[in-house]
Parts: sequence; structure tokens; C-alpha cells
Amino acid sequence: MITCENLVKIYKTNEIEVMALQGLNLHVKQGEMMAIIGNSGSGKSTLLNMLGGLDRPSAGRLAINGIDMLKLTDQELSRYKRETVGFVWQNKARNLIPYLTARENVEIPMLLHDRKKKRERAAGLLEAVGLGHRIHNRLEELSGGEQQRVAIAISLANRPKLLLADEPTGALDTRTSAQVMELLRRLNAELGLTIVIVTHDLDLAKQVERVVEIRDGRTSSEMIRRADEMESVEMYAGDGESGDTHIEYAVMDRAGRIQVPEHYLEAVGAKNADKVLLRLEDDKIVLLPARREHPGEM
Ligand SMILES: Nc1ncnc2c1ncn2[C@@H]1O[C@H](COP(=O)(O)OP(=O)(O)OP(=O)(O)O)[C@@H](O)[C@H]1O
Repeated sequence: MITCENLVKIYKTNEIEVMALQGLNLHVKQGEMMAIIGNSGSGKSTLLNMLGGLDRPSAGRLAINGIDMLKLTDQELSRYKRETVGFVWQNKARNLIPYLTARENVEIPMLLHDRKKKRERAAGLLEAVGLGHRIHNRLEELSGGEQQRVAIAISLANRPKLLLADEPTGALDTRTSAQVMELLRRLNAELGLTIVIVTHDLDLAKQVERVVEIRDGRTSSEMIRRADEMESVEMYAGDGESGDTHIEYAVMDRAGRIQVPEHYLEAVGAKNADKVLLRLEDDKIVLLPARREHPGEM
């Protein structure tokens, strides 16, 4: 569904250039529900904007649902935004109009011309997100969780193939956010909708099978939910990982480059080192701080 290869995004402001994506690789399968995490400034929103067709990549390859996103004309890009992709934002002002009813809100983005069909479909979508009893309520009369469910109904208005959710539960309490996540899971299972969720919250992210971490505009690690057949891998999962729901892998690019997690480097005293010693031991690759081997050189 999504293929990002070596994706680069450079923002130019005055004389300054910011490289928000620095050769990012990501593959998302059709029908997958996955999460992207990363610190503030790591490039999550930039990536989401590229996936949503809200902005264009500077270089690299981005194909979504068979569409080459770097080759689209402005007209084709608008069509992509209307027909292929749906958005759910944390910021309600971006999704909803408070003085309109739930149903009117859902009708706004619909491409259907027939008013009756529009109404029926809006009511059907609200029903699908568990708000059949709230269709005539104004948005401002609904709770935060209900409003976010209306936002999800809106995002489905034009039958998108890909749903992009930016901190979809950011403004909600734990219980309500669990309900919203449950709804997304159901839509994923029942409609086969591909869902990409961006969040700061690792616990929330771990509610899905696969979590990809972005660091400095690149994918750095990937967490995949544990399964019994992964027993052999668990041997290498390392300290502190036991009892965890996911196994963390470092992402390796075609040239064999990986980003070693900061806390691993810190643990062996190699955080600020500019080189490390690599050694092949039986079937393992061991990484050692350089100074242990060559104290005289440090
Ligand atoms: N329109 C823009 N113009 C210039 N620089 C930008 C623009 N948008 C983002 N950046 C820069 O690109 C980098 C990545 O930003 P981005 O918003 O994608 O990060 P993020 O991971 O979504 O952060 P947050 O979690 O805080 O939203 C940052 O250094 C940011 O300052």
C-alpha cells in the first residue's frame, strides 16, 4: 500500500534549510494497522503530510496504492486527497464544526450530490462508529470521545483506502482513548482499511502489531508484537525486554547501516564515540566501545 524509499523532505525558510526527512524507508502493507512514534521534531508530521498528499517530497520514492506521489499534477493530488486518503487529527478544529450537528459535519466532505443519499450515508457512518443515537446533536453537545468518533466518521466519508491519524487520542483520557483505538481496530478488521497512526505515546502505539520509530528523519527501529513462533528470536531480545509485548529490531538499510539505540550506547559508555569496535563471534555481531580495546588512543 505504501512504499517510501530514501524519502527526503527539505524545508527552505529564508536562508535556512531543514532536512525533515533524511532518506526514510517505510513499507506498509494493504490492510495493515501500524503506528509511527518518535520524539518531537523527528519528522512524524512531515511524513504524515507526504502520505496525505498535503505536501510533496523533495526526493526519493513514494508510492501509495500504486500512485507515484512525486509525479502527480496538482489536480491529481487534490483527487488523491479527496478519494484515497482520510485524516483524523488531534486538533478538533481541523475536523469539526461545533455548531453543526454530527450528521451535518459528516455530510460536509461528501462527494455525493444526492442530498438524501448523503444523509443516509452520514447516518450510516455515525451508526458504524457507535453514534447512531447522537446524529442530531450539535458537536458542542458531545463529549471529547464522541467528537473524535464523529471525526473518524468524517474521515470515512469518501471511502478512503488509507486512514492517517495524527495523535488521534491525544486529547482524550485513558478509557476514552481505548474506545477510539478499539473503533480504529474494528474499522481495520471489518473494512480492510489501512491505518497509520502517529503518536508520542508508546503504550498507545503498542496496541498495534507493528510500531516504527523515526529518529532524525529516518526509521531507526521497529517493534513487532511477540508471537510464540518467535521464541528463537527472544533469546537475543536483551535485558529489560522480557514481559514486553513487542520485540524491538533495529532497522537496517540496503547498505547495512543501522542506528544503535541511544540507551544501548549509553550502557556501554559509547554514547559520544565516533567509532565502535565490531566483532563477529560465532553467529553474533558484537559491538564494543573502542576505548576498551585501545585505551592508549583515547
Ligand atoms: N513548514 C516547515 N518549515 C520549516 N521547517 C519545518 C516545517 N515543518 C517541519 N519543519 C522542521 O522539520 C523537522 C521535523 O518536524 P515534524 O513536525 O515533522 O516533527 P514531528 O516529529 O512531527 O514533531 P512533533 O511531535 O513535535 O509534532 C523539525 O526540525 C521541524 O522544525
